[in-house]
Amino acid sequence: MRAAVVDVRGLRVDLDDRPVLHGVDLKVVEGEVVTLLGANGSGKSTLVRTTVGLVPAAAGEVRLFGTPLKSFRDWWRIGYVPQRTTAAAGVPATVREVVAAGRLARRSLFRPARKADREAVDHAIELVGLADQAGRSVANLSGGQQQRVLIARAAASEPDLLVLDEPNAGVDHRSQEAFARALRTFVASGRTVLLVLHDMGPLAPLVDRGVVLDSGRVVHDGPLPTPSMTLTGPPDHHDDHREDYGAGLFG
Ligand SMILES: Nc1ncnc2c1ncn2[C@@H]1O[C@H](COP(=O)(O)OP(=O)(O)OP(=O)(O)O)[C@@H](O)[C@H]1O
Repeated sequence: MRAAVVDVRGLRVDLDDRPVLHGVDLKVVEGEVVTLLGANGSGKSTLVRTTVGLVPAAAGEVRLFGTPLKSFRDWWRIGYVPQRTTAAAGVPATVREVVAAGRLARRSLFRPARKADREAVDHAIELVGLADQAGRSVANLSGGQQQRVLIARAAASEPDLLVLDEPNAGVDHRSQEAFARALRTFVASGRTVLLVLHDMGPLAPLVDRGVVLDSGRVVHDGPLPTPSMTLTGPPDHHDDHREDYGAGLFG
């Protein structure tokens, strides 16, 4: 049996004293690609943010690679790309500099970069199809290319688990295709991916399992759900994101 990389049990999270996740279970084993789906505000980002230790749990347990979150130290094993961030943030850094920053988790700050570090950075940039842009300032790239820079930064530490929150949101089709190729290479080496998606796009063939959240609860965990399963909420629950999802996966 493959080892659990992410093991979340009975997770409750409160934000602003309001329960946002109510007893969520989520298991992702080595080599799996699992996607979190669900309507806007159903708790997907909160679940990934709690899983990587950015949001405290009110109850329940999170284990990463078999270790309880509070004792977990091997953060280089996890590459996390948050939702809707920009790589530019007013800093005129080049693609290579931003990606190299992701390598710091692998080495101490004051040890000079070694050949292996430089190669890992080159490899991560190639992985996302930006080798010809490596010397450019990220501020001059498109939103989709900036998103790929952040994915390369997460990949530069050669993590065993990639956690991506809506990597394709607002990203042009070409960048989505480049990202799908990068992800295929990443999973071909037996590594694990947990990602939040609204629109499967070119990623659908890579995904092993879908977990659907509704109002902070898991309502489906298994093969990618059919449109009827994702659209069965009460009429007043129907919203744009559900339509996005159905259209992206089956349109
Ligand atoms: N910092 C916060 N403080 C208070 N409430 C929050 C905070 N962040 C999120 N929430 C609330 O928690 C609930 C879940 O939000 P979350 O962002 O996890 O959902 P989501 O499924 O990722 O949504 P989206 O698809 O819009 O990204 C929502 O009701 C949201 O309003």
